[in-house]
Amino acid sequence: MTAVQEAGQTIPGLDQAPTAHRKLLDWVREVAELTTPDRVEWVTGSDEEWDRLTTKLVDAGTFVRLAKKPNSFWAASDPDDVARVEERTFICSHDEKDAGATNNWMHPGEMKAIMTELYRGSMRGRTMYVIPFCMGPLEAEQPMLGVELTDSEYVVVSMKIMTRMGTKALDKFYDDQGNERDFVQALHSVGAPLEPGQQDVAWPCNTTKYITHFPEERVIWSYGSGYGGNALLGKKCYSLRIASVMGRDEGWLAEHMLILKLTSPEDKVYYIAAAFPSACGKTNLAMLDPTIEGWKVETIGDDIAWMRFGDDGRLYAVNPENGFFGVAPGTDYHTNPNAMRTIAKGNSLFTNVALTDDGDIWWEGMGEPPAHLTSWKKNDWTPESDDKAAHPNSRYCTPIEQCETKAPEWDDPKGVPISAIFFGGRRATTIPLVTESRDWQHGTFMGATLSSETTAAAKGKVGVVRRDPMAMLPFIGYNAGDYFQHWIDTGKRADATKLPKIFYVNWFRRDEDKSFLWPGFGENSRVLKWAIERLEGKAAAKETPIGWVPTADDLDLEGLDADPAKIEAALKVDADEWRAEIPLIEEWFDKIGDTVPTSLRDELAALKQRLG
Ligand SMILES: Nc1nc2c(ncn2[C@@H]2O[C@H](COP(=O)(O)OP(=O)(O)OP(=O)(O)O)[C@@H](O)[C@H]2O)c(=O)[nH]1
Ligand SMILES: O=C([O-])CC(=O)C(=O)O
Ligand SMILES: [Mn+2]
Repeated sequence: MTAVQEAGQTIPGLDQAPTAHRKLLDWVREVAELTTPDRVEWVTGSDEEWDRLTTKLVDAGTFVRLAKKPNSFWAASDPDDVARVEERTFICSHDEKDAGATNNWMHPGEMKAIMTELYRGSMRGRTMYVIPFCMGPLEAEQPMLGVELTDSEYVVVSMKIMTRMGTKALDKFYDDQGNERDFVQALHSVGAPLEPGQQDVAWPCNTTKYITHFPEERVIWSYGSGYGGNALLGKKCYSLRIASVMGRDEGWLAEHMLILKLTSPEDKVYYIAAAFPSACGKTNLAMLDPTIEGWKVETIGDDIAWMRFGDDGRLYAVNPENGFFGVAPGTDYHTNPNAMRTIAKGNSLFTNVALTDDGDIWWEGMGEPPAHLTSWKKNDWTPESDDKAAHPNSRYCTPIEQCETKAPEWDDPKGVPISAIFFGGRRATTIPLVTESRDWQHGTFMGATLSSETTAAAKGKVGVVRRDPMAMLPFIGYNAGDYFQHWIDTGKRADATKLPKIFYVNWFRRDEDKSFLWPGFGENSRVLKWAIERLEGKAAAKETPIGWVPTADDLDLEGLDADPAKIEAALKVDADEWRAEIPLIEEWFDKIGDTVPTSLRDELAALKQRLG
């Protein structure tokens, strides 16, 4: 027995497991012996635990308790740990081709060798928390289980908001026959061991970062970051990258989509799923406050949808999450009153926003700033300061349960039947406000060629147009061409009349003076209404080379205070702009290579021909 193993046996807490689950116990021991934390703690998810850990985070300087919001905390991250790190995100399938051209790849053996050395002793001086969690309802026929091992208290309390976790999740680790259920192994370390007596920093992390997935084993290894999608491993890592591979293998879809419930003035109910890239409007649409009479929107989810066919042949969507991890800047009582009301109830975490002197939060877009703030960089800030007070990717983390507009069925294990799917991106030109696809294959082509300007949600340059298929570019856990084929196959498995109709939207088209042509936010309800009326065969549209597009007359614009010329411009299908788009799509398909389905190449050829 090696010295490390001997030390591991004495790690306090390791043997206090509240379960006999063999796979879990063996794995926890193995990781504890490798990472050598001072102690192991089995997370229960209790309120007492929340109070103890948030107090610990306040004492450590990671959190400031907010005087103005009950049970809520402000955190400022390391200035270099503020967003997902796509360059450092890997899909480690055995065959490089299975990761495809859109993912970083390394052989699993090679990656494990590198990361094992990084993990060796990486939790020294810290507590390793064992967080059992469940993505999606606990009452699901097949609860989607995971365990995150982490040395970050910030991760534990964030996971309490974002997932169903602790004892209630651990209870699901055996089925009704008493057999062990399998789970996704998610290992996380901030990579900042402490020597005896060493003072901790407020936001421990490491300049070396790896966000690694072993899709064939359903395993996630994350190292070096404490932030958002890098560290809360139930979110993008499990529910999108690993789940997309599960979905491919088992015949379902894991998508970067909000889910909303729309009720018409006649009380007819429709469920809509919408995929927009990070920081492109999912949370806002999911909580939309309609500006048109008699229509109501309720929220099911704001970021991720898992969709499977029900017995009736319709596609049902479930939100795997339990909270919102929303972009703070731009959120206020005018743009997203429901988010504001949700966070006002407290029980929320705020990361990289600004802190007011009286213990509240502030960010750009939230009205007049106070005369003095503490910025996300922990500097004094006044309205004269040049820097932003809040980081553009600063976030609120808040329970869905508190959202007044949550639909009562938001956590129904059956999910909700989807009538329409929207794909959308952030494009200053070319893409009209809304386009209806001709059929599923054409809609899949729209999704596969979706493009968007990059945002602050990922590290790197902002505002660069890139292809972001189905808003999943950073999240497809396998070959993107195979993923497109999976979408095509999904359509073929269903009765076409029961499939959701696919639309392509763009809230972000701009005028020459760079202002938005479409007012957006609550006014997007007008586009939802048109889409639903298309399903019902009630609204008109014009056939164009790119699909069915409404004229201004086809949209309900009653009471909209907007310049008609701008609305026209937002709806315009400009053949020249589209002709310029074709080579970019060709380049994109060529990049993915021979896995691009022939049917999508055919769609491209047909589009080219229609554009002349
Ligand atoms: N102009 C305009 N901006 C919008 C609209 N909807 C959202 N935004 C802005 O887009 C930014 C991101 O919006 P979110 O709804 O948080 O985006 P998201 O897709 O949920 O982002 P992630 O949580 O990163 O996946 C915010 O600054 C919003 O104010 C819209 O309809 N029009
Ligand atoms: O994953 C994150 O860090 C935040 C998020 O929702 C996104 O980037 O889409
Ligand atoms: Mn969001």
